[in-house]
Amino acid sequence: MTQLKIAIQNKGRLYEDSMELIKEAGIKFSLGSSRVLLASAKNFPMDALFLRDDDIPQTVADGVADIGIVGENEMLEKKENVVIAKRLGFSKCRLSLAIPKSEEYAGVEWFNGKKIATSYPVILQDFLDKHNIKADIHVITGSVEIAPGIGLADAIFDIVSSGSTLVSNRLKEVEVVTASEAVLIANPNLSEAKKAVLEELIFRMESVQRAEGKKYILLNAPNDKIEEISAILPGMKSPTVTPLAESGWSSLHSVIAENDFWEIIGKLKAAGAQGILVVPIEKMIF
Ligand SMILES: Nc1ncnc2c1ncn2[C@@H]1O[C@H](COP(=O)(O)OP(=O)(O)OP(=O)(O)O)[C@@H](O)[C@H]1O
Ligand SMILES: O=P(O)(O)OC[C@H]1O[C@H](OP(=O)(O)OP(=O)(O)O)[C@H](O)[C@@H]1O
Ligand SMILES: [Mg+2]
Repeated sequence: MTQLKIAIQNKGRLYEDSMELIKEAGIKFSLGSSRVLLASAKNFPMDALFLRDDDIPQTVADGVADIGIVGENEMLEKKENVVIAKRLGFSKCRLSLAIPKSEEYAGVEWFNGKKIATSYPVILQDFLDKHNIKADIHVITGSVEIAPGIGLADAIFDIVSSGSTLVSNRLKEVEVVTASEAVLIANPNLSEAKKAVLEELIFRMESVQRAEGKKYILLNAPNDKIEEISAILPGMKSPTVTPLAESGWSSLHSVIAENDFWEIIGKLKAAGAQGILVVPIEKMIF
């Protein structure tokens, strides 16, 4: 059987969510307590390599791993020959330029002749070239946000999520250069056998992710209210309607988005629904 090799960040922000997604896809690794660098799945033709995220794009491009989970930012920075097999929707952030809060900012020209600290020189250089800006890029691998405060640079280009790191370093975000999320990348020349394993993996991941934020709802309704209540329930198709033992009443089943939950419940009660039950969904297969 062909083994698909997946590269996963060995520690750091992507590790937990990557392992969680794989686990929810029903793939089991016994990692034990010690830090392993390579592990084989017990019930799926897959081996995992645990690497620094910076090394993942090249490892996949070289074919040492077949696929990998990495931040889009890291993929864009490394410019390796890999393709996105699936966007994963976690570790969402953006790469932005930020300058000291006290500076006046009228536009990108501000950066002409300035020194910018970053861990993403390639993405930054592309942005500066596109805007005809000549600036000095100073590469540092961490704690980028403190660079202006200690006189190492005039500005920074780094990951922003909540913005609190910027605030605590008296910086303000002035240009959003690109958005990023975790992506499943793949070597573009996988064998047919490996492609088949990858497709099964993606199918499972999609079934898990489709169910996220969704709830299964069951309720009882008088028969003359079924139509009105069905219109409130935006189910996968139409709701399932089953007659109850008590005549004149039916049970309705459907799927709702968690975000719409309270609004929908209110409307359902007003329309005469009773015995409303809301239960979690583990996976959704279409
Ligand atoms: N604050 C954040 N919010 C959301 N996503 C983030 C945030 N910080 C980083 N990320 C995403 O998670 C990825 C991994 O971040 P992490 O900090 O673990 O890596 P790193 O700084 O490259 O680690 P290392 O120092 O080990 O190389 C980043 O490349 C980015 O895509
Ligand atoms: O906008 P915020 O929500 O503040 O997030 C942005 C910060 O998060 C990341 O650092 P991380 O927390 O991973 O620290 P590290 O890079 O020092 O590990 C990133 O390098 C930024 O510094
Ligand atoms: Mg970090």
